[in-house]
Amino acid sequence: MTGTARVGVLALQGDFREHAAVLTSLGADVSLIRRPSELTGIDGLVLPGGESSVMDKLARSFDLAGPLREAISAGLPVYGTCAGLILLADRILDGIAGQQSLGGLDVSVRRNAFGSQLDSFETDLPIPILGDPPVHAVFIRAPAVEAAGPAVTPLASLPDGRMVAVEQGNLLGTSFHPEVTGDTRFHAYFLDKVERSR
Ligand SMILES: NC(=O)CC[C@H](N)C(=O)O
Repeated sequence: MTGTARVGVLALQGDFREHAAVLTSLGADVSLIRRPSELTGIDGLVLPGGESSVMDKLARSFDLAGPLREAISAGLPVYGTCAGLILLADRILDGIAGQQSLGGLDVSVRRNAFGSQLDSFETDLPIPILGDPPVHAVFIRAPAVEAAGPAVTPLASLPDGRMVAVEQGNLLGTSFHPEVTGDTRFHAYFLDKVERSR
């Protein structure tokens, strides 16, 4: 297909503006998604960081959760960061009462996985698919992937073995926030996935 890739950013809550700015800087045609009709015609979707339980409630009350699930299972490329990764997880550990996810990624994700040890931290993560240098990863009340099914490829793990970047088919998720560091490699990797699926 020709033309610029059209990438939606879920804009119910959280740091959607930062994602929109990075994607725009990489040449994508970005639109903010708040209602089901806005999903029509997009080639990819980003689920931002923020608070997953709030995004879950808003997505359900705006009748977006069903259409988002359908788009994910139809193969739309989706990249979730932090709260967005929680939304993509098939299983949430330590969710609030009644919290639902959209699902799609065959993983168990623990919310606020570093909470009792440290709330937020930064570290340099080697990520082989992105090459050198390591990615400077910013974790903010971040989740971690504690278990993953066979279709999931871990892209990065912490020294304790917990996964913090994963990929499964059309889906990509990171516990951390590449949209706040100026390192655009994760978004470029995602846009490549989007281009390949058009
Ligand atoms: N920076 C973030 O996205 C934090 C995620 C948040 N702790 C949640 O549960 O959704």
